[in-house]
Amino acid sequence: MTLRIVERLVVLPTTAISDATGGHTNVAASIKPVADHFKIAGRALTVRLPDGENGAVLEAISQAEKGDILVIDAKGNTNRAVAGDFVMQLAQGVGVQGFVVDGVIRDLAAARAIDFPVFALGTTVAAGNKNGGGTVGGPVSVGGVAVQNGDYIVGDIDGVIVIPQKDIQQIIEAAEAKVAKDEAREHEALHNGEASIRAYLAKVVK
Ligand SMILES: O=C([O-])CC(=O)C(=O)O
Repeated sequence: MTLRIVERLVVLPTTAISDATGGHTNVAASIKPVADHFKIAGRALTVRLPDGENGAVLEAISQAEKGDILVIDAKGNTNRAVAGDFVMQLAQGVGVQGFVVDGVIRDLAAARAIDFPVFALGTTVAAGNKNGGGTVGGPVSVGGVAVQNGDYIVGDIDGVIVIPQKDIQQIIEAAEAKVAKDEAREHEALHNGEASIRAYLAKVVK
């Protein structure tokens, strides 16, 4: 079931999903992919970190199921990295699909080199502190959006969206319908160069 949902989600443009959700659960645009081609679709494994700490990220990696996306609430801290290349390789090695971070990472070049999809506020040179604390699997907030463990996450160059578990079927169907509608509109307006563009504009411009 989850696999089928993820297969349908991953081929949908995030823009169509946003149209389907009404945009209410779009993560703030300041959380961006660290490489343009990064695309994620899967279930959230939530992590909440005390300010400047990152120990709970390892706890989450140890609990993750294949395909999980770690959604890491670092409360927007930009001074301490929640992960660097070592932690990212641990995550990738056990099948974690990517990270969405309300905070920063370090070793950006390595994240790109290992092709591990990270969406974050940016980078820093400083490691996270290792004093412990934090929670895995509880409610978090990233980019102004509440996320429950197990919610669906999609992300690409246009942004990141949270889809509550209970809404997933309905949102996928609405987004698929929007894609079909967009394709029909594009065909109608663009299939015959200027002639079809003018015919389309004449129809929609009052
Ligand atoms: O250990 C850390 O906190 C971050 C780090 O440098 C790495 O993952 O390579």
